Amino acid sequence: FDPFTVTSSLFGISAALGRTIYDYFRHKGCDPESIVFNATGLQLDLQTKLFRQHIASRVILKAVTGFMSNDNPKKPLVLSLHGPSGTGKSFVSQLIADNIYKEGMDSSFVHVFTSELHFPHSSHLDTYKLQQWIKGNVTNCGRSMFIFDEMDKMQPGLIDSIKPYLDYHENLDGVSYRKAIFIFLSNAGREGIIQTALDFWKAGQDREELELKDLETVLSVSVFNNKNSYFSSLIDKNPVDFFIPFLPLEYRHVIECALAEMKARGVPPDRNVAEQVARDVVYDLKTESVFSVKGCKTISSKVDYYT
Ligand SMILES: Nc1ncnc2c1ncn2[C@@H]1O[C@H](COP(=O)(O)OP(=O)(O)OP(=O)(O)O)[C@@H](O)[C@H]1O
Repeated sequence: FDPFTVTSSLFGISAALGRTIYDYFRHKGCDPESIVFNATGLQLDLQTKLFRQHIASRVILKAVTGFMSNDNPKKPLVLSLHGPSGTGKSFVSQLIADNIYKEGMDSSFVHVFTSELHFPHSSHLDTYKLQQWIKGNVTNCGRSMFIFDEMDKMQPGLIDSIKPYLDYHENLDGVSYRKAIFIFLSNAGREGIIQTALDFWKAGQDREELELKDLETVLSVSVFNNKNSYFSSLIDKNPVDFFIPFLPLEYRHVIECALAEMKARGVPPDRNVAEQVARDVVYDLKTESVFSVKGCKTISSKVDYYT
C-alpha cells in the first residue's frame, strides 16, 4: 500500500503532488516534537562520519547551527554543494536531516527533488507544479527542508521558478519561506576543485591546508561564468548563502569508507578487505590516478562482494 500512489491515482495527478496532498492531510503543520535541532549531534556526525571534507564540515556546521538557532531568520538557508561524484554531498544532506528531524530523511518535512524523477517531460506546466509543491510543503511546515539533486541537469525555467522562495521576503501570498532550508547538489565546478586539490597534492601540501578561499575563485570561474551553468540564472540576485566545495577522494580515503561500511553492517572491519575494495575502484588518469572517479559511491556493493 503506497498512500502517494493511491492519492495520485485517485486525483489523476503526479506522484509528487500526490505526496504533498497526502502529507498535508496527514500532518497539519509541523509537530514540534519531530523537529529538534541537535547541534552537538551534527558536529559529531560531521567529525566522525563524513571523511576528509574539512571545508564542507566547517561551513555546514556554522551555517546550519546559526540558522537553526535563529527563531526569526530573514531568509531561508540556501546551501549549494559542489564537487565530484561520490564525495559526500547527498550523504551530508542526510546528516543534516538526521540532526534536525526526528525521522531524518524519512520525515515528511524533508523533500528530495530530482528533476528527472519528478518532471521527466518538461513543459511550462512543470514550473507551476514545482511552485505548488514548495508552497504546499512550506504552508504545511515552515521548517521544511528541500534537497534538489542534480541541480546542473535541471531546466533553467524550473530554477527561475524557485528563485522567489529563496530570497528576502516577509511572505509570498501569505506564506513565509524564511525558516525553510534549500540544499542544491551538483557536480558543477568539479574540474576546478579537482585541479586545485591535485595542485596541492603535487606540491606535497597537506589537503587539510586547503581553505575555502583557495577554492572560491575556481568555483566562481567554473560556476558563475559558465553560461550553461544553472547559476547563470541565479547570478543576478544571488540567493545562495554558501557555496560549499567537496574535495575528490584518494585511495586511502576509499579505504576509510570501506572500513566504515563494514562497521555500519556489524561486520568486523577488515583492513585487507578494505584495501581490496579500494584497489578495485577506478582512479582518474587525468589526476595521475590520485583521485577516485566516483569517490566512495560504489563502495557498498564492493564490500558486498568481498565479505
Ligand atoms: N566524504 C565521505 N565520507 C564518508 N562517506 C562518504 C563520503 N563520500 C561518500 N561517502 C559514501 O559514499 C556514498 C555515496 O556518496 P554520496 O551519495 O554522498 O555522493 P555525492 O557526492 O552526492 O555524489 P553525486 O554527485 O554522484 O550525487 C555515501 O552514501 C557514503 O556512504
